[in-house]
Amino acid sequence: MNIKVIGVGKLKEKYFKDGIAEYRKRLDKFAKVQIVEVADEKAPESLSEAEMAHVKEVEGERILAKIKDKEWVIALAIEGKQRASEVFAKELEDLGTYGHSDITFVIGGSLGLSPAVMKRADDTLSFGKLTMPHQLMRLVLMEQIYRAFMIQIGSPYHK
Ligand SMILES: C[S@@+](CC[C@H](N)C(=O)[O-])C[C@H]1O[C@@H](n2cnc3c(N)ncnc32)[C@H](O)[C@@H]1O
Repeated sequence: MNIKVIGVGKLKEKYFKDGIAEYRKRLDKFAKVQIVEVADEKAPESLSEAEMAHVKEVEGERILAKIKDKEWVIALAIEGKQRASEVFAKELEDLGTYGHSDITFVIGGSLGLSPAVMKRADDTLSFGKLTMPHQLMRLVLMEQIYRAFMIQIGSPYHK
């Protein structure tokens, strides 16, 4: 399985980088994982609705440029679909079984994902109503992908 995680902006903090590197290493046995960073659009503190939409649109175009037609896209969104880790694990397994071996997760920037990216998404994934910083979201997602593979093999990692 090929897993791509597209995020907006560069990871700055070492502790995020280290955490992601750890899960990437652990995932090596199960999937080829690629992390793709697209540039964030500078967004001053106070923006009008139209300016915010523009920022999301520009970032969205950068995200879409990194996605190939064959990829199954899962957009991370607060208002997206919540599921238990076990369900997520089964869905990932089923995707692989039924011909979707290129899975791409997309994480928005500080203002979220554009309508165009949401339209391209084949599915959504929500980690609940709490808003998480996009950098932390990347780490949490990596852990959940790793957990999904641990569930699939029946490892005691998942209790
Ligand atoms: C700081 S959040 C953006 C907040 C923005 N107001 C919104 O509603 O999307 C940055 C990105 O992290 C991801 N994210 C943050 N919290 C999330 C959650 N609870 N579930 C799923 N994705 C989340 C989403 O991809 C979001 O676009």
